[in-house]
Amino acid sequence: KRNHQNLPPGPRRLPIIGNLHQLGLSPYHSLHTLSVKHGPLVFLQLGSVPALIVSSSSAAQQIIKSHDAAFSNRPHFQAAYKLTYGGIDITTSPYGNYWKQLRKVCINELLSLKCVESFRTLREDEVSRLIDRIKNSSSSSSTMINLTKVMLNFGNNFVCRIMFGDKFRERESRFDEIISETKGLVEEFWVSDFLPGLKWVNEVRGDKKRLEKNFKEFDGFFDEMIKEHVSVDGDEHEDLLHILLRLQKDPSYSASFTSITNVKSLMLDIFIGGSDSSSEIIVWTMAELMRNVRVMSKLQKEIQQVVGSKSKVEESDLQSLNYLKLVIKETLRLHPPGPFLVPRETIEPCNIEEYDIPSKTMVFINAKALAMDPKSWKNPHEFWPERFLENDRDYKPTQYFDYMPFGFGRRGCPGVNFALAIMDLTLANLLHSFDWEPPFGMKVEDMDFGEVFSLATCMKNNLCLVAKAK
Ligand code: HEM
Repeated sequence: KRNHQNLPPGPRRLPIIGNLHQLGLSPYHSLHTLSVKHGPLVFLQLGSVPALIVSSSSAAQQIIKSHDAAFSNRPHFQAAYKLTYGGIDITTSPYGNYWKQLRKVCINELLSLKCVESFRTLREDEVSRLIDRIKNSSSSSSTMINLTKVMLNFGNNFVCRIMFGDKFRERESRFDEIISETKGLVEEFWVSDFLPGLKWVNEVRGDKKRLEKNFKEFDGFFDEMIKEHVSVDGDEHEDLLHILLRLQKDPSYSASFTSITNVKSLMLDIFIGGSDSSSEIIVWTMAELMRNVRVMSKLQKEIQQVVGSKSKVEESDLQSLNYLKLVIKETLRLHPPGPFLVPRETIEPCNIEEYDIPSKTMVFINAKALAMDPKSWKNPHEFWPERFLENDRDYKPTQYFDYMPFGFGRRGCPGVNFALAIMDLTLANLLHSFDWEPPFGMKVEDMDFGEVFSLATCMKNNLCLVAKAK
Protein backbone atom coordinates (compact mmCIF):
# COMPACT_ATOMS: atom_id res chain seq x y z
CA LYS A 1 0.00 0.00 0.00
CA ARG A 2 2.87 2.36 0.87
CA ASN A 3 3.92 2.53 -2.79
CA HIS A 4 0.97 4.82 -3.50
CA GLN A 5 1.79 7.16 -0.67
CA ASN A 6 3.98 10.22 -0.87
CA LEU A 7 6.16 9.42 2.15
CA PRO A 8 8.92 11.76 3.37
CA PRO A 9 12.42 10.89 2.19
CA GLY A 10 14.58 8.48 4.12
CA PRO A 11 17.53 6.13 3.80
CA ARG A 12 17.29 2.88 1.81
CA ARG A 13 15.81 -0.04 3.73
CA LEU A 14 16.77 -3.67 3.96
CA PRO A 15 14.14 -6.40 3.73
CA ILE A 16 12.43 -7.22 7.06
CA ILE A 17 14.58 -5.05 9.32
CA GLY A 18 14.11 -1.89 7.24
CA ASN A 19 16.34 0.81 8.76
CA LEU A 20 16.71 -0.80 12.16
CA HIS A 21 20.41 -1.55 11.63
CA GLN A 22 21.06 2.17 11.10
CA LEU A 23 20.14 2.95 14.71
CA GLY A 24 23.21 1.10 15.99
CA LEU A 25 24.10 1.08 19.67
CA SER A 26 23.27 4.72 20.22
CA PRO A 27 19.78 5.03 18.67
CA TYR A 28 19.01 8.64 19.59
CA HIS A 29 22.36 9.80 18.32
CA SER A 30 21.70 7.91 15.07
CA LEU A 31 18.26 9.53 14.72
CA HIS A 32 19.96 12.92 14.90
CA THR A 33 22.63 11.93 12.37
CA LEU A 34 19.95 10.62 9.99
CA SER A 35 18.03 13.89 10.20
CA VAL A 36 21.18 15.90 9.46
CA LYS A 37 21.77 13.73 6.38
CA HIS A 38 18.21 13.38 5.04
CA GLY A 39 16.50 16.66 5.92
CA PRO A 40 13.75 18.08 8.10
CA LEU A 41 11.33 15.16 7.70
CA VAL A 42 12.83 11.67 7.59
CA PHE A 43 10.75 8.53 7.19
CA LEU A 44 12.16 5.25 8.50
CA GLN A 45 10.93 1.69 8.66
CA LEU A 46 12.14 0.25 11.97
CA GLY A 47 11.34 -3.44 11.54
CA SER A 48 7.55 -3.52 11.48
CA VAL A 49 7.19 0.03 12.83
CA PRO A 50 7.02 3.12 10.57
CA ALA A 51 8.83 6.09 12.12
CA LEU A 52 9.22 9.81 11.45
CA ILE A 53 11.90 12.26 12.58
CA VAL A 54 10.81 15.92 12.58
CA SER A 55 13.55 18.57 12.62
CA SER A 56 12.06 21.73 11.12
CA SER A 57 10.02 24.36 12.87
CA SER A 58 7.60 24.65 9.91
CA ALA A 59 6.76 20.92 10.13
CA ALA A 60 6.52 21.22 13.94
CA GLN A 61 4.16 24.18 13.47
CA GLN A 62 1.84 22.15 11.22
CA ILE A 63 1.80 19.28 13.70
CA ILE A 64 1.11 21.53 16.68
CA LYS A 65 -1.41 23.88 15.07
CA SER A 66 -3.31 21.52 12.78
CA HIS A 67 -2.72 17.93 13.89
CA ASP A 68 -2.06 17.97 17.63
CA ALA A 69 -4.73 15.35 18.41
CA ALA A 70 -3.56 13.09 15.57
CA PHE A 71 -0.03 13.11 17.05
CA SER A 72 -1.12 12.55 20.66
CA ASN A 73 -0.63 8.85 21.12
CA ARG A 74 2.42 7.18 22.64
CA PRO A 75 4.07 4.16 21.04
CA HIS A 76 4.13 0.80 22.81
CA PHE A 77 7.48 -0.18 24.34
CA GLN A 78 7.54 -3.50 26.21
CA ALA A 79 9.80 -2.38 29.04
CA ALA A 80 7.81 0.79 29.74
CA TYR A 81 4.53 -1.18 29.44
CA LYS A 82 5.59 -3.68 32.09
CA LEU A 83 7.01 -1.05 34.47
CA THR A 84 3.95 1.18 34.22
CA TYR A 85 1.56 -1.56 35.39
CA GLY A 86 0.49 -2.40 31.84
CA GLY A 87 0.62 1.13 30.41
CA ILE A 88 -2.02 2.60 32.75
CA ASP A 89 0.12 5.61 33.75
CA ILE A 90 -0.33 9.05 32.20
CA THR A 91 2.89 9.06 30.15
CA THR A 92 2.39 5.82 28.23
CA SER A 93 -1.39 5.37 28.19
CA PRO A 94 -3.06 5.84 24.80
CA TYR A 95 -4.75 9.12 24.01
CA GLY A 96 -8.42 8.81 25.00
CA ASN A 97 -10.86 9.17 27.89
CA TYR A 98 -8.77 7.26 30.41
CA TRP A 99 -5.69 9.40 29.70
CA LYS A 100 -7.88 12.55 29.92
CA GLN A 101 -8.95 11.56 33.45
CA LEU A 102 -5.34 11.12 34.54
CA ARG A 103 -4.39 14.40 32.93
CA LYS A 104 -7.19 16.08 34.91
CA VAL A 105 -5.80 14.56 38.12
CA CYS A 106 -2.35 15.97 37.30
CA ILE A 107 -3.34 19.41 35.99
CA ASN A 108 -6.11 20.20 38.50
CA GLU A 109 -4.67 18.52 41.57
CA LEU A 110 -1.19 17.02 41.82
CA LEU A 111 0.79 19.46 39.69
CA SER A 112 -1.51 22.49 39.78
CA LEU A 113 -0.02 25.90 40.58
CA LYS A 114 -1.89 25.83 43.91
CA CYS A 115 -0.35 22.48 44.82
CA VAL A 116 3.13 23.64 43.72
CA GLU A 117 2.75 26.74 45.92
CA SER A 118 1.62 24.63 48.86
CA PHE A 119 5.05 22.94 48.88
CA ARG A 120 6.88 26.23 49.26
CA THR A 121 8.07 25.65 52.84
CA LEU A 122 9.18 22.14 51.99
CA ARG A 123 11.17 23.43 49.00
CA GLU A 124 12.86 26.11 51.11
CA ASP A 125 13.67 23.53 53.77
CA GLU A 126 15.14 21.01 51.31
CA VAL A 127 17.26 23.71 49.63
CA SER A 128 18.55 24.91 53.03
CA ARG A 129 19.51 21.31 53.85
CA LEU A 130 21.36 21.09 50.53
CA ILE A 131 23.32 24.27 51.22
CA ASP A 132 24.18 23.09 54.76
CA ARG A 133 25.24 19.73 53.42
CA ILE A 134 27.68 21.37 50.98
CA LYS A 135 28.96 23.73 53.70
CA ASN A 136 29.43 20.88 56.18
CA SER A 137 31.14 18.49 53.80
CA SER A 138 34.50 19.99 54.76
CA SER A 139 35.91 21.83 57.75
CA SER A 140 37.66 24.41 55.54
CA SER A 141 35.83 27.18 53.70
CA SER A 142 36.38 25.65 50.25
CA THR A 143 35.16 22.18 49.40
CA MET A 144 35.42 19.96 46.36
CA ILE A 145 31.90 18.85 45.44
CA ASN A 146 30.71 16.20 43.03
CA LEU A 147 27.82 18.40 42.02
CA THR A 148 26.25 15.82 39.69
CA LYS A 149 25.98 13.25 42.47
CA VAL A 150 24.82 15.77 45.04
CA MET A 151 22.13 17.17 42.73
CA LEU A 152 20.77 13.78 41.60
CA ASN A 153 20.49 12.73 45.22
CA PHE A 154 18.86 16.05 46.06
CA GLY A 155 16.33 15.65 43.18
CA ASN A 156 15.34 12.18 44.37
CA ASN A 157 15.05 13.21 48.01
CA PHE A 158 12.98 16.20 47.06
CA VAL A 159 10.46 14.22 45.00
CA CYS A 160 10.34 11.52 47.70
CA ARG A 161 9.60 14.08 50.36
CA ILE A 162 6.85 15.67 48.30
CA MET A 163 5.41 12.25 47.58
CA PHE A 164 5.74 10.59 50.98
CA GLY A 165 6.35 13.37 53.48
CA ASP A 166 8.90 13.03 56.28
CA LYS A 167 8.27 9.30 56.80
CA PHE A 168 10.44 8.59 53.84
CA ARG A 169 13.75 9.80 55.29
CA GLU A 170 15.05 6.52 56.76
CA ARG A 171 14.73 4.67 53.46
CA GLU A 172 15.92 7.21 50.93
CA SER A 173 19.22 5.62 49.77
CA ARG A 174 17.62 2.28 48.85
CA PHE A 175 14.96 3.90 46.73
CA ASP A 176 17.51 6.04 44.86
CA GLU A 177 19.10 2.94 43.39
CA ILE A 178 15.83 1.25 42.49
CA ILE A 179 14.40 4.22 40.65
CA SER A 180 17.61 4.97 38.74
CA GLU A 181 17.50 1.36 37.40
CA THR A 182 13.84 1.94 36.39
CA LYS A 183 14.84 5.06 34.46
CA GLY A 184 17.63 3.15 32.69
CA LEU A 185 15.21 0.39 31.67
CA VAL A 186 12.60 2.83 30.33
CA GLU A 187 15.20 4.46 28.08
CA GLU A 188 16.38 1.27 26.40
CA PHE A 189 15.33 0.31 22.85
CA TRP A 190 14.42 -3.39 22.71
CA VAL A 191 14.87 -5.02 19.32
CA SER A 192 11.64 -6.99 19.87
CA ASP A 193 9.66 -3.72 20.03
CA PHE A 194 10.35 -3.50 16.30
CA LEU A 195 10.68 -7.18 15.36
CA PRO A 196 8.26 -9.07 17.63
CA GLY A 197 9.66 -12.42 16.42
CA LEU A 198 12.90 -11.62 18.27
CA LYS A 199 11.42 -11.63 21.79
CA TRP A 200 13.83 -14.42 22.68
CA VAL A 201 16.77 -11.98 22.24
CA ASN A 202 15.62 -9.98 25.27
CA GLU A 203 15.13 -13.16 27.25
CA VAL A 204 18.61 -14.47 26.40
CA ARG A 205 20.13 -11.08 27.26
CA GLY A 206 18.46 -11.22 30.67
CA ASP A 207 16.45 -8.03 30.01
CA LYS A 208 13.19 -9.61 31.11
CA LYS A 209 14.64 -10.80 34.42
CA ARG A 210 16.07 -7.35 35.08
CA LEU A 211 12.68 -5.87 34.38
CA GLU A 212 10.81 -8.29 36.67
CA LYS A 213 13.31 -7.70 39.47
CA ASN A 214 13.12 -3.92 39.23
CA PHE A 215 9.33 -3.92 38.99
CA LYS A 216 9.05 -6.11 42.09
CA GLU A 217 11.39 -3.81 44.01
CA PHE A 218 9.67 -0.49 43.40
CA ASP A 219 6.21 -2.02 43.53
CA GLY A 220 7.03 -3.53 46.93
CA PHE A 221 8.33 -0.19 48.10
CA PHE A 222 5.21 1.65 46.89
CA ASP A 223 3.05 -0.96 48.72
CA GLU A 224 4.96 -0.32 51.95
CA MET A 225 4.50 3.44 51.67
CA ILE A 226 0.80 3.13 50.76
CA LYS A 227 0.18 0.82 53.73
CA GLU A 228 1.66 3.41 56.08
CA HIS A 229 -0.27 6.24 54.44
CA VAL A 230 -3.71 4.62 54.56
CA SER A 231 -3.37 4.07 58.29
CA VAL A 232 -2.34 7.67 59.03
CA ASP A 233 -4.27 10.76 57.89
CA GLY A 234 -2.28 13.55 56.25
CA ASP A 235 -1.03 16.12 58.76
CA GLU A 236 -1.92 19.76 58.21
CA HIS A 237 -0.06 19.52 54.89
CA GLU A 238 -0.98 16.62 52.59
CA ASP A 239 1.83 14.94 50.67
CA LEU A 240 1.17 13.78 47.09
CA LEU A 241 0.42 10.22 48.15
CA HIS A 242 -2.24 11.43 50.58
CA ILE A 243 -3.76 13.51 47.76
CA LEU A 244 -3.72 10.52 45.40
CA LEU A 245 -5.39 8.25 47.96
CA ARG A 246 -8.05 10.89 48.57
CA LEU A 247 -8.72 11.39 44.85
CA GLN A 248 -8.98 7.67 44.29
CA LYS A 249 -12.13 7.75 46.42
CA ASP A 250 -13.44 10.97 44.87
CA PRO A 251 -16.56 10.29 42.71
CA SER A 252 -15.55 12.96 40.18
CA TYR A 253 -12.56 10.83 39.21
CA SER A 254 -14.24 7.48 39.67
CA ALA A 255 -14.76 6.74 35.97
CA SER A 256 -11.27 5.33 35.58
CA PHE A 257 -9.01 6.37 38.45
CA THR A 258 -10.20 3.75 40.87
CA SER A 259 -7.63 1.19 41.95
CA ILE A 260 -4.43 1.33 43.98
CA THR A 261 -2.63 0.27 40.81
CA ASN A 262 -3.74 3.55 39.17
CA VAL A 263 -2.24 5.38 42.13
CA LYS A 264 1.04 3.48 41.87
CA SER A 265 1.35 4.11 38.12
CA LEU A 266 1.02 7.87 38.66
CA MET A 267 3.54 7.77 41.49
CA LEU A 268 6.02 6.15 39.14
CA ASP A 269 5.50 8.85 36.50
CA ILE A 270 6.18 11.60 38.99
CA PHE A 271 9.41 9.88 40.06
CA ILE A 272 10.56 9.31 36.49
CA GLY A 273 9.51 12.72 35.15
CA GLY A 274 10.17 14.76 38.22
CA SER A 275 13.52 13.94 39.76
CA ASP A 276 16.49 13.82 37.37
CA SER A 277 15.31 16.30 34.73
CA SER A 278 15.38 19.32 37.06
CA SER A 279 18.65 18.19 38.68
CA GLU A 280 20.33 17.74 35.29
CA ILE A 281 19.32 21.28 34.30
CA ILE A 282 20.85 22.66 37.50
CA VAL A 283 24.10 20.80 36.77
CA TRP A 284 24.17 21.98 33.12
CA THR A 285 23.52 25.56 34.21
CA MET A 286 26.42 25.42 36.65
CA ALA A 287 28.65 23.98 33.89
CA GLU A 288 27.64 26.76 31.48
CA LEU A 289 28.20 29.41 34.16
CA MET A 290 31.71 28.05 34.75
CA ARG A 291 32.43 28.46 31.03
CA ASN A 292 30.79 31.89 30.85
CA VAL A 293 32.27 34.08 33.53
CA ARG A 294 30.37 37.16 32.30
CA VAL A 295 27.00 35.45 32.78
CA MET A 296 28.02 34.02 36.17
CA SER A 297 29.06 37.41 37.52
CA LYS A 298 25.96 39.19 36.11
CA LEU A 299 23.70 36.58 37.69
CA GLN A 300 25.46 36.64 41.07
CA LYS A 301 25.18 40.44 41.07
CA GLU A 302 21.45 40.25 40.36
CA ILE A 303 20.94 37.78 43.21
CA GLN A 304 23.00 39.92 45.59
CA GLN A 305 20.99 43.04 44.71
CA VAL A 306 17.64 41.33 45.24
CA VAL A 307 18.52 39.34 48.37
CA GLY A 308 20.57 42.07 50.09
CA SER A 309 21.84 41.14 53.55
CA LYS A 310 19.61 38.07 54.01
CA SER A 311 21.44 34.78 54.49
CA LYS A 312 19.47 32.93 51.82
CA VAL A 313 17.23 33.38 48.79
CA GLU A 314 13.57 32.93 49.60
CA GLU A 315 10.79 32.10 47.18
CA SER A 316 9.42 35.62 47.43
CA ASP A 317 12.72 36.89 45.93
CA LEU A 318 12.41 34.76 42.81
CA GLN A 319 9.93 36.99 40.97
CA SER A 320 12.58 39.75 40.87
CA LEU A 321 15.33 37.48 39.54
CA ASN A 322 14.68 38.12 35.85
CA TYR A 323 18.15 37.25 34.60
CA LEU A 324 18.03 33.90 36.43
CA LYS A 325 14.93 33.02 34.41
CA LEU A 326 16.71 33.85 31.15
CA VAL A 327 19.71 31.74 32.20
CA ILE A 328 17.50 28.72 32.87
CA LYS A 329 15.66 29.23 29.56
CA GLU A 330 19.00 29.26 27.76
CA THR A 331 20.16 26.05 29.49
CA LEU A 332 16.90 24.37 28.49
CA ARG A 333 17.57 25.46 24.89
CA LEU A 334 21.11 24.09 24.73
CA HIS A 335 20.58 21.02 26.92
CA PRO A 336 16.91 19.97 26.82
CA PRO A 337 16.63 16.89 29.08
CA GLY A 338 14.55 15.20 26.36
CA PRO A 339 16.22 16.11 23.04
CA PHE A 340 13.53 14.12 21.17
CA LEU A 341 10.80 14.86 23.76
CA VAL A 342 8.96 11.61 24.63
CA PRO A 343 8.15 9.66 21.44
CA ARG A 344 4.65 10.12 20.03
CA GLU A 345 2.52 7.97 17.72
CA THR A 346 0.03 9.06 15.07
CA ILE A 347 -3.59 8.05 15.65
CA GLU A 348 -4.75 8.57 12.06
CA PRO A 349 -3.16 9.26 8.68
CA CYS A 350 -2.35 12.91 8.04
CA ASN A 351 -0.47 15.19 5.71
CA ILE A 352 2.56 17.23 6.82
CA GLU A 353 4.44 19.50 4.40
CA GLU A 354 2.65 17.68 1.57
CA TYR A 355 3.90 14.27 2.67
CA ASP A 356 1.64 11.41 3.75
CA ILE A 357 2.19 10.26 7.32
CA PRO A 358 0.53 6.89 7.97
CA SER A 359 -1.42 6.05 11.09
CA LYS A 360 0.58 4.30 13.88
CA THR A 361 3.83 6.03 12.89
CA MET A 362 6.29 6.47 15.76
CA VAL A 363 7.25 10.17 15.88
CA PHE A 364 10.46 11.67 17.16
CA ILE A 365 10.40 15.47 17.42
CA ASN A 366 14.02 16.59 17.23
CA ALA A 367 13.51 19.43 19.73
CA LYS A 368 17.21 19.95 20.24
CA ALA A 369 17.80 20.45 16.49
CA LEU A 370 14.94 23.00 16.42
CA ALA A 371 16.50 24.90 19.31
CA MET A 372 19.91 24.94 17.57
CA ASP A 373 18.71 25.86 14.09
CA PRO A 374 20.81 28.82 12.83
CA LYS A 375 17.77 29.99 10.81
CA SER A 376 15.99 30.74 14.10
CA TRP A 377 18.87 31.39 16.49
CA LYS A 378 21.88 33.71 16.17
CA ASN A 379 25.12 31.88 17.14
CA PRO A 380 23.09 28.90 18.34
CA HIS A 381 26.04 27.19 20.07
CA GLU A 382 26.74 30.20 22.26
CA PHE A 383 25.36 30.35 25.82
CA TRP A 384 23.76 33.78 25.64
CA PRO A 385 20.69 34.21 27.91
CA GLU A 386 20.07 37.75 26.62
CA ARG A 387 18.83 36.26 23.32
CA PHE A 388 15.46 35.76 25.02
CA LEU A 389 15.14 39.51 25.59
CA GLU A 390 15.16 39.99 21.82
CA ASN A 391 13.29 36.79 20.93
CA ASP A 392 11.06 35.90 23.81
CA ARG A 393 9.86 32.32 23.83
CA ASP A 394 7.13 30.89 25.98
CA TYR A 395 7.62 27.39 27.37
CA LYS A 396 4.42 26.45 25.51
CA PRO A 397 5.05 26.69 21.76
CA THR A 398 1.96 28.57 20.55
CA GLN A 399 3.55 31.31 18.47
CA TYR A 400 7.09 30.08 17.75
CA PHE A 401 7.87 26.44 17.04
CA ASP A 402 11.63 26.34 17.52
CA TYR A 403 11.71 26.02 21.32
CA MET A 404 9.83 23.33 23.24
CA PRO A 405 11.91 21.81 26.08
CA PHE A 406 8.67 20.74 27.80
CA GLY A 407 7.04 19.39 24.64
CA PHE A 408 3.81 20.68 23.15
CA GLY A 409 0.05 20.46 22.95
CA ARG A 410 -2.17 18.04 24.79
CA ARG A 411 0.66 15.76 25.82
CA GLY A 412 3.07 18.53 26.81
CA CYS A 413 4.76 18.23 30.20
CA PRO A 414 2.30 18.86 33.06
CA GLY A 415 5.21 19.37 35.50
CA VAL A 416 6.54 22.73 34.17
CA ASN A 417 5.59 24.80 37.23
CA PHE A 418 6.82 22.09 39.54
CA ALA A 419 10.19 21.98 37.76
CA LEU A 420 10.70 25.75 37.46
CA ALA A 421 9.95 26.34 41.15
CA ILE A 422 12.66 23.98 42.38
CA MET A 423 15.23 24.86 39.70
CA ASP A 424 14.96 28.63 40.32
CA LEU A 425 15.24 28.35 44.11
CA THR A 426 18.08 25.83 44.11
CA LEU A 427 20.23 27.64 41.58
CA ALA A 428 19.73 31.02 43.21
CA ASN A 429 20.85 29.61 46.57
CA LEU A 430 23.84 27.72 45.16
CA LEU A 431 25.06 30.97 43.64
CA HIS A 432 24.20 33.13 46.62
CA SER A 433 25.94 30.93 49.20
CA PHE A 434 29.08 29.96 47.27
CA ASP A 435 31.61 31.08 44.71
CA TRP A 436 32.41 28.22 42.35
CA GLU A 437 35.76 27.26 40.84
CA PRO A 438 37.18 24.40 38.77
CA PRO A 439 38.69 21.50 40.77
CA PHE A 440 42.05 22.33 42.40
CA GLY A 441 44.82 22.67 39.82
CA MET A 442 42.46 22.61 36.80
CA LYS A 443 41.42 25.30 34.36
CA VAL A 444 37.90 25.54 32.95
CA GLU A 445 39.35 24.83 29.48
CA ASP A 446 40.59 21.45 30.76
CA MET A 447 37.17 20.34 31.96
CA ASP A 448 35.10 17.94 29.83
CA PHE A 449 31.57 19.23 29.28
CA GLY A 450 30.58 16.49 26.80
CA GLU A 451 27.09 15.00 26.87
CA VAL A 452 25.52 11.56 26.62
CA PHE A 453 22.82 11.92 24.00
CA SER A 454 19.88 9.61 24.68
CA LEU A 455 16.14 9.75 25.42
CA ALA A 456 17.30 11.82 28.41
CA THR A 457 20.60 13.68 28.03
CA CYS A 458 23.12 14.13 30.79
CA MET A 459 26.78 15.17 31.12
CA LYS A 460 29.26 12.47 30.13
CA ASN A 461 31.33 13.04 33.27
CA ASN A 462 30.24 14.09 36.71
CA LEU A 463 30.64 17.84 37.24
CA CYS A 464 33.07 18.35 40.12
CA LEU A 465 33.60 21.90 41.37
CA VAL A 466 35.10 23.68 44.34
CA ALA A 467 32.51 25.52 46.43
CA LYS A 468 33.89 28.50 48.40
CA ALA A 469 31.47 29.60 51.09
CA LYS A 470 30.79 33.36 50.79
C1 HEM B 1 13.31 20.39 33.66
C2 HEM B 1 12.30 19.62 33.95
C3 HEM B 1 11.42 18.87 32.96
C4 HEM B 1 11.49 18.79 31.59
C5 HEM B 1 12.48 19.49 30.66
C6 HEM B 1 10.39 17.94 31.15
C7 HEM B 1 10.13 17.62 29.83
C8 HEM B 1 9.10 16.81 29.43
C9 HEM B 1 8.84 16.46 28.05
C10 HEM B 1 9.67 16.92 26.86
C11 HEM B 1 7.74 15.67 28.02
C12 HEM B 1 7.08 15.07 26.78
C13 HEM B 1 6.11 16.10 26.25
C14 HEM B 1 5.56 15.80 24.89
O1 HEM B 1 5.37 14.65 24.49
O2 HEM B 1 5.25 16.79 24.20
C15 HEM B 1 7.30 15.50 29.38
C16 HEM B 1 6.20 14.76 29.74
C17 HEM B 1 5.83 14.56 31.05
N1 HEM B 1 6.40 15.13 32.17
FE1 HEM B 1 7.97 16.40 32.21
N2 HEM B 1 9.69 17.53 32.24
C18 HEM B 1 10.27 18.08 33.37
C19 HEM B 1 9.84 17.96 34.67
C20 HEM B 1 8.73 17.24 35.05
C21 HEM B 1 8.24 17.18 36.40
C22 HEM B 1 8.84 17.93 37.60
C23 HEM B 1 7.16 16.33 36.39
C24 HEM B 1 6.27 15.90 37.52
C25 HEM B 1 6.46 16.16 38.79
C26 HEM B 1 6.97 15.89 35.01
C27 HEM B 1 5.98 15.01 34.59
C28 HEM B 1 5.74 14.67 33.27
C29 HEM B 1 4.66 13.78 32.84
C30 HEM B 1 3.66 13.06 33.76
C31 HEM B 1 4.71 13.71 31.44
C32 HEM B 1 3.79 12.91 30.52
C33 HEM B 1 2.59 13.74 30.07
C34 HEM B 1 1.63 13.01 29.14
O3 HEM B 1 2.02 12.10 28.41
O4 HEM B 1 0.44 13.39 29.14
N3 HEM B 1 7.94 16.46 34.24
N4 HEM B 1 8.14 16.21 30.22
